[in-house]
Amino acid sequence: MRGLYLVTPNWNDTDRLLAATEAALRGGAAMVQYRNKEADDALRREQGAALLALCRRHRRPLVINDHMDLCLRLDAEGVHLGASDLALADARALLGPGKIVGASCYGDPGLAQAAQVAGATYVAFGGFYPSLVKKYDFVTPPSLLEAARTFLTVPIVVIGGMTPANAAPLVARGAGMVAAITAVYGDPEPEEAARRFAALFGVAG
Ligand SMILES: Cc1ncc(COP(=O)(O)OP(=O)(O)O)c(N)n1
Ligand SMILES: Cc1nc(C(=O)O)sc1CCOP(=O)(O)O
Ligand SMILES: [Mg+2]
Repeated sequence: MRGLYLVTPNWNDTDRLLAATEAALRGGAAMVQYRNKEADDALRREQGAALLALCRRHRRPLVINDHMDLCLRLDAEGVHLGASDLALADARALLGPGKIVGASCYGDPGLAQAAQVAGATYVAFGGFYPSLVKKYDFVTPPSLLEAARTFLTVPIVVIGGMTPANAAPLVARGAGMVAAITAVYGDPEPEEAARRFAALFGVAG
């Protein structure tokens, strides 16, 4: 668990979504999360299945945001859950030990500690930089990462307004993965955008 963690945008055009995701995988994205907060059930199934096939071709894990039912239906590699989603311990019990269960911890080390105990595979801290996708009413200081590393054994993901330039100091402070939407999908050349993130981890895409 190291490198660029690609999170999909709310795009309902599946061909466009697949083309940009494939480009980012060619650029070296290490893991993909299917997140579309606007899709209905049918579109979510269609896009989830298509992304899973794509990720399998590139031998990269696909994580499903929020929707445990879709994860189970597709037999995807795991789920990502936040504070208002299914409880982590329930997700771990449903998926078993081999699957990925990711946990949103915002800027809260206590949530990360609890997530680790509940069986999270990784913890995600957010709110570091302004995001076009999500507004938050807090700012997480980079120093949180050093503090969190003293008690966390699971990998740390950082998210929220990430660019290769502003993510670099967070990687230096212990982030194992950098999750991004806009910096990749909003770039006219997602392959090159992914490559710039991958370079932070010494990965050549
Ligand atoms: C890697 C990663 N980190 C955080 C989130 C946010 O999850 P959540 O707080 O449940 O909010 P939504 O994404 O569901 O709006 C994430 N999806 N991925
Ligand atoms: C989905 C999500 N969760 C966040 C958190 O802080 O928990 S920030 C975020 C949006 C990430 O998109 P972008 O890379 O475009 O800022
Ligand atoms: Mg969620």
